Amino acid sequence: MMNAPALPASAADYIAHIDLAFELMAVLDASGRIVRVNAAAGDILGYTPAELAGRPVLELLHPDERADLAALGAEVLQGHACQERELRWRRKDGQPVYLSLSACWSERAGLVYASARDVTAHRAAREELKLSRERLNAMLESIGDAFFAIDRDWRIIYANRKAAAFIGVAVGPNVGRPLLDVSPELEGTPFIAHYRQALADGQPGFFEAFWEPSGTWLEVRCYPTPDGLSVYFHDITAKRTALDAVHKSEKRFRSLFQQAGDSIVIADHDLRIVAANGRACASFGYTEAEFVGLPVTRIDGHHTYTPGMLASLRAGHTHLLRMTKRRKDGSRFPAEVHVSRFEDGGQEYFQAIVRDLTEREEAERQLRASEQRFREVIEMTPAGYVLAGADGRVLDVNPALCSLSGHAREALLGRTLDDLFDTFPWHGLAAHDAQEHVQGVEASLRHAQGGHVHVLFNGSVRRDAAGNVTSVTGLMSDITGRKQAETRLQQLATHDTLTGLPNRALLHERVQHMLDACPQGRAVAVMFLDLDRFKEVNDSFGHDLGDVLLCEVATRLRKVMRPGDVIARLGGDEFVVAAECAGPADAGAIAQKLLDALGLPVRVGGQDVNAGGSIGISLFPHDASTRELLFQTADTAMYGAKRAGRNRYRFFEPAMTLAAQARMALEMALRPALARSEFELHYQPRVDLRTMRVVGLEALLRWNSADLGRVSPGEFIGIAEETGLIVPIGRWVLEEACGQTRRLIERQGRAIRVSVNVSARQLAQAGFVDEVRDVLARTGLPAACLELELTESALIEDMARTAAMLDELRVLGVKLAVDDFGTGYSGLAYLRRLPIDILKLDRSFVLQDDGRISAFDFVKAFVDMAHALRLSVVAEGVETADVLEFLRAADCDEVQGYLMARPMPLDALEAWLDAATEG
Ligand SMILES: Nc1nc2c(ncn2[C@@H]2O[C@@H]3COP(=O)(O)O[C@H]4[C@@H](O)[C@H](n5cnc6c(=O)[nH]c(N)nc65)O[C@@H]4COP(=O)(O)O[C@H]3[C@H]2O)c(=O)[nH]1
Repeated sequence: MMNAPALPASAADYIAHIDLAFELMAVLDASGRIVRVNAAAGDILGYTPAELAGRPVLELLHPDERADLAALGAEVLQGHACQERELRWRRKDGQPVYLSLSACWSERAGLVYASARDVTAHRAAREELKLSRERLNAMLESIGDAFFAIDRDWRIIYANRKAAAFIGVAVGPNVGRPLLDVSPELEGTPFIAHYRQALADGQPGFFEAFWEPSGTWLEVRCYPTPDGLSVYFHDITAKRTALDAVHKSEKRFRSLFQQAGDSIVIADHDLRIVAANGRACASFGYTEAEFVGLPVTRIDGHHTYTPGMLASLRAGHTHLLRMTKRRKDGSRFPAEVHVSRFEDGGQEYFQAIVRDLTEREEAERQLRASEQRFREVIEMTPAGYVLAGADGRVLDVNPALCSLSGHAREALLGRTLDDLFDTFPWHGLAAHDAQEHVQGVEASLRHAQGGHVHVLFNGSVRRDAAGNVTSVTGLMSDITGRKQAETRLQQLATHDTLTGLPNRALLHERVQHMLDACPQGRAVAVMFLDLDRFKEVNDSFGHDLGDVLLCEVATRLRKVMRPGDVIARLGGDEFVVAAECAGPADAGAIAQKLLDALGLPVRVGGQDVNAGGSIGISLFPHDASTRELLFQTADTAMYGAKRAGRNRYRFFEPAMTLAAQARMALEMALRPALARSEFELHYQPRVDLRTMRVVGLEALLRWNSADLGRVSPGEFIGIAEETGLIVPIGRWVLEEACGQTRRLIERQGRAIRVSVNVSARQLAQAGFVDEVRDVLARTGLPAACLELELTESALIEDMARTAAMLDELRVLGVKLAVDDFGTGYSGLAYLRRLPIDILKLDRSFVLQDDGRISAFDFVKAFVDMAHALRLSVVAEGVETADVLEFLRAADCDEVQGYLMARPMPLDALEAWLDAATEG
C-alpha cells in the first residue's frame, strides 16, 4: 500500500464498509494510477488491493479497450462523470472480465473515484438471449407461413416477411405500431373479428378467410399469449381454387344434367332409376321423385337391358338404340337411346340418354315429301337440271336436260360437265375459292346430233365443313331462240335489210377500224357510189324491181371486192366501198372494176337495164385525216363524177369543195330571189313545121341575181328543185306566163299557146290543179292557150295519182306535153294511160353526141307511133336547116330552136312577132 493522505476516522469506517462491497471500488490519481481499491478487486480481477495499488489502471484493461479508456479518462478529468461504461478487462489469470464502470473526478481531492461491476455473466446471458432471439426470428422467417404477434394493445410486436407480404406489415418500421394503423383494410374483416374473439376468450382460433387486397385465401391460426396474440396464416389459394373448380365443375355437370336437351336417366345395378333430369321428367311425365326407384322397364316400350346387353355394357361397350319409349300416361314416342355403364363409389350404374325423335321423324317425313315435290318439279320443269359431284361427273339429270342435249339419261350420267358443255361458264369449280353461285351466265351445250344449244345457266356449289366442294347443281334454259333474235336484231341494227350489206352505223365503225389499223405508207380509199339510172328504173318498173336492181348491184359489189373490204348501203341507190390500198392507182383500179361490174346489163322485169354508176373517191390520209372528212370528200367527189357525165369515177379535189361552196352560195342567193323580184320570163317561139307560123311560146325562167348576176336555169333549177324553192317560183312563173300571154293575145289579136315548165315537185303538190284553175281564172287566159310541160320522171312518179290529176287538167282544157322525151326510160306504151297531147323530143333524140343526125327511120318510126297515139311531136333545139329538113321529112309537127328564134324578153318577142307577121 502506498503512502496515502490520512483519512478521517469516519473515512476509515467508510473504507471498511467499502471493502465489504461486492463492487470493485477504486480511487485513482489524475494520471490514472490506482491509489486504492477495495477487496472486491480480488474477486473480480484476481489481484489483492496491495498488488494493484500504484499501478496504472490502463495495464488492467484489455489492449483493445485502452484507447477508449484513455478518452474516457480525459473526459472524466474535465468533470464529466462516466456512467455504466462496459469495458473488457483482463484478470490476473489472463481471463477477460467485463466491468461496467462508473467514475467521477473530485477536484477538491484531486482524485478520480471509480466503481466497477462485474457484468461478465450478465453480458453472456444477454448474448445468449440475443442469439436465441435471432434463432427464433430466423426460424419464423424461414417457415413458409406468415406470422405476426401483437400485444394486448394491438401493437405489433413482431411480423415475419411473409406476413408483411400478405398484410402489408413491414417488419422493421412497424414494430410497435397499432396493427390497424398499419393495415387499415383489416377493419371490419373476419380476421379482426377472430383476433378479438381469441384475445377475449383466451382460446386459440382457427378459420379460413379471403384476403381481398392480395386476392388470397388464408388459413389462419391465432394463439393468445400472455403478451397478446400470435397469428399464423397459411396461403390456401391453390387448394381453394382447386376445390372451387371441383365445385363449379360439379355444379356445371349438375346443371348440364338438368338442362340437357335430351332426357338422361340413371339406373342402379338392379335397373331401378336413381336419377332423371328435367328433360326426362318433361318427356316421360314423371316427377323427379316419382322417377326414383322406378324400374327402367316402366319407361321402355320393350325390354332393353337384356342379359346380353348388360354383359356388353359391362365389357365397356356403349349402345345406340332406336326404340319406342313409354310415358307415364302410357303413350309412346320414338326415341334414339344411347346406353352406357359407369361406376361410382364402387357401385354400378347404367345411364340412358334418350332423344325424342318425334320431331325429327316428322322433319324427316317432311323432308322426304319436300324431296318428292322437288323431284316432281325437276322432272316437270322445262329447264335442264344437272347435279354433278366434286369431280364434275354427272350424278343426276332431268328429262328437260335430256331433250335439250339430245342424250338419254343413261348416256349423260357419269360424263363430266366439260363433256356436256362446249364452253362451261364456271372455271375452277373445285377450287377452294370457287364462286358459290353463278347466275344468268350464257353457256353452250353440246347436242347429241352435233352442233350446240345456247343456254342460260344458273348454278351453285355445295361444300363440306372444310369448304371443299361436294357437289354442283345447275339449271339451264334454252335461249337459242333469243340468241337468234339477238343476232337478227344485231343484224338489223347494223345491216341494210334489203341487200344485207352493212348499214351506215356499221360502215362508220368498220371504216374507223380500218383507219386506226392503216399501216404507215398505205392508204384507205373510201368510194361513194351512186347508181346513175336507179331512179328511172324505180320510176319505170316500180319499187319491187328497183329493189331487184339494188340487190344485184350489192351482189356484184361483193364479187368485185375482197373479204377484208367494206361494202355498205347508205340508203336509196347510195353505196359506199372502203378498201385499204397502196394509193390512188389502186383506188382507181378498184373503182374501174366496180364501174365495169355495174356496166353489165341487169335483167329487170324482163328487160336488160344498164344501171351504171358514178363513184367519188377520197383517200386517207391524203385527202382527209378523219372518217367524217373522208366521207364528206368522197361524197363531194361523187357529185363531181355525176356532174362530169356519169358512169365514171372521180378522185376528190379541193376544187370540188369550192364547187360545193359555190352551190351553197347559189342556194343562199336563190332563197330571197322571188321576194326581190329578180326573176323574169323569156319566151321562145314554137313554129308549125308545115306552115312555119308561130303557134306557141315556151316560157323560160331567167334569174338576174343582185349578188351573182345572170344565172342560167341549168345552174339554179336543179337547186330550186332540191330545196323545194321551185314550188313558189313555179307558181310565180305560171301566173306571170298566163298573165303576159293573155295580154299578148289581146295585143296580137290571135290565139297563142304558152308552154310552161312544171317540175315534179310542183306536180306533187296536192292543190296543183286548183292552182292552175285559179291562175287561169285570175289572168283570164283561155285554158286551151296553156300548155304544161311535164318531165317523164314527174309523170311516172305516182302513176295513178298523176293520171287522175292530168285528167282533171285535161277537163280544164289545158294541153299537156311531155318534155325532154327520149332521155328517160319511158316507152310510148305508158303514155297511153295518160291524157298527153304533145311529145317534146329532146335535142339529143335527134342529134348524136358527135352532132350527126340520128337514123331517119328510127325518128320517123317514133313520130309515126306518136301520131298513131294521137300525140303531136315537137322537136326542140333546132339549130340548123338540115335538122329542120330532117324533122319535116320525119313528119314532125312543130319545131323550136335557135334557127327560128332564141328565148327573149316579152317586148323583144312582141317586136319579133310583129316582124315575123309582117315578114
Ligand atoms: N342548145 C340549144 N338550146 C336551145 C335551143 N333552143 C332552145 N334552147 C334551150 O333549150 C331549153 C329548153 O327548155 P327545156 O328543155 O324545157 O329545159 C329548161 C327547163 O327544163 C328548165 N326551165 C327553164 N325555165 C323553167 C321554168 O320556168 N320552170 C321549170 N320548172 N323549169 C324551167 O331549165 C331548162 C333550161 O332552160 P334554158 O337554159 O332556158 O334552155 C332552154 C332553151 O334556151 C337550140 O337551138 N339549141
